[in-house]
Amino acid sequence: MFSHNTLTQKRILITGGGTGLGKEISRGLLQCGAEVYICGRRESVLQECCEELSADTGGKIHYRICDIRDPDSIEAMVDSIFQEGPLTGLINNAAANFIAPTKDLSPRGYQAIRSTVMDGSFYTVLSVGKRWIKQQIPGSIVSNLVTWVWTGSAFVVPSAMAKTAIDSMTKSLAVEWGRYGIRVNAVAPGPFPTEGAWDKLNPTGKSTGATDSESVPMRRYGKMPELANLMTFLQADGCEYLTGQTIAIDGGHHLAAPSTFASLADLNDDDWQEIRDSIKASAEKEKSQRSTG
Ligand SMILES: CCCCCCC/C=C/C(=O)SCCNC(=O)CCNC(=O)[C@H](O)C(C)(C)COP(=O)(O)OP(=O)(O)OC[C@H]1O[C@@H](n2cnc3c(N)ncnc32)[C@H](O)[C@@H]1OP(=O)(O)O
Ligand SMILES: NC(=O)C1=CN([C@@H]2O[C@H](COP(=O)(O)OP(=O)(O)OC[C@H]3O[C@@H](n4cnc5c(N)ncnc54)[C@H](OP(=O)(O)O)[C@@H]3O)[C@@H](O)[C@H]2O)C=CC1
Repeated sequence: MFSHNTLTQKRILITGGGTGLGKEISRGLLQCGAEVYICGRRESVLQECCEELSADTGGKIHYRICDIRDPDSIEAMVDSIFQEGPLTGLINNAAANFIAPTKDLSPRGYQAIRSTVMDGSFYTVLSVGKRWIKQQIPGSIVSNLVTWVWTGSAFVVPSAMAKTAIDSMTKSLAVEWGRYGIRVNAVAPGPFPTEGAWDKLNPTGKSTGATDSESVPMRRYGKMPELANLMTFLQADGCEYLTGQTIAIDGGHHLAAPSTFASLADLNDDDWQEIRDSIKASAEKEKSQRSTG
């Protein structure tokens, strides 16, 4: 979809880039010529990821150990990266989540998710953005959200709340930082199975629904290169006027709500003939009772 030099000269930080979607997004950016920084809390995971992706792509990838729940840890990471040269892009991807009845959540459980998703994303944006503004450098911020920013979701309430807060940050900062040439966008993926997410959202195989590909109109999960391509587009030059947007990439999943007729896609021609005949019979009966028209 893109040439190998679409992202040459780009230097992009992907939080949580050592696993899952972050790792596959890193792969896609490296294939297009970007220099990539990833971060997380597990050095062995980050090291292995860098070794694998640099061998697979021949690209330049580095890691930093960082806990994004801690603003000082973020500041130290961003400072050390800028000492090697300014970033051109940031992808807020690190997150925490688990399914649980909301009534059973402790304050620490809520805080674990909120402080990672909402505070961690905000502090990283602040740390990178203030350097861009000071050094008069344009940049592209993209946050990895979820379609719950439009629908909400039961049983993952802290995650839905925190992602929605970052959706609001996206719109707000696009306006505030537009004059500095800083674009602020987000993507909202549907289900893209990863070990990290499925262990927390479908731990026993019983929690279908959001993690079920049959409820996606395209009848399949997302493919990693599809998401990586969208991220590449949002980090590349050429559409700088695009800002303040959250773009769904979910095969139409969140639009196929039970409150719509999405499930009628399973009916066959005979079912539709039966429906048509039934509606026609009802209309004929009404017509026969009309006193006018
Ligand atoms: C439509 C699309 C479908 C798919 C959509 C997918 C959308 C989003 C997906 C994701 O974001 S997936 C990301 C998954 N990856 C991670 O979560 C990685 C990071 N995770 C973690 O660090 C841990 O899993 C953690 C539990 C979130 C936090 O770990 P930490 O070590 O900080 O905390 P703990 O001390 O273990 O626990 C803190 C607190 O939380 C309570 N808790 C933990 N698990 C549960 C649970 N399952 N149910 C209820 N409460 C839980 C735990 O008991 C602690 O509270 P206290 O007991 O101390 O009060
Ligand atoms: N998979 C899916 O279907 C969907 C995923 N998403 C979003 O995509 C993103 C990636 O999810 P996915 O790849 O599935 O899950 P993973 O669990 O694989 O990724 C989460 C990453 O975040 C890192 N992380 C978590 N907490 C912290 C922290 N405090 N500081 C630094 N890094 C941290 C983890 O590394 P470590 O533990 O080493 O710190 C890990 O690499 C998330 O934002 C998620 O909400 C959105 C919609 C659908």
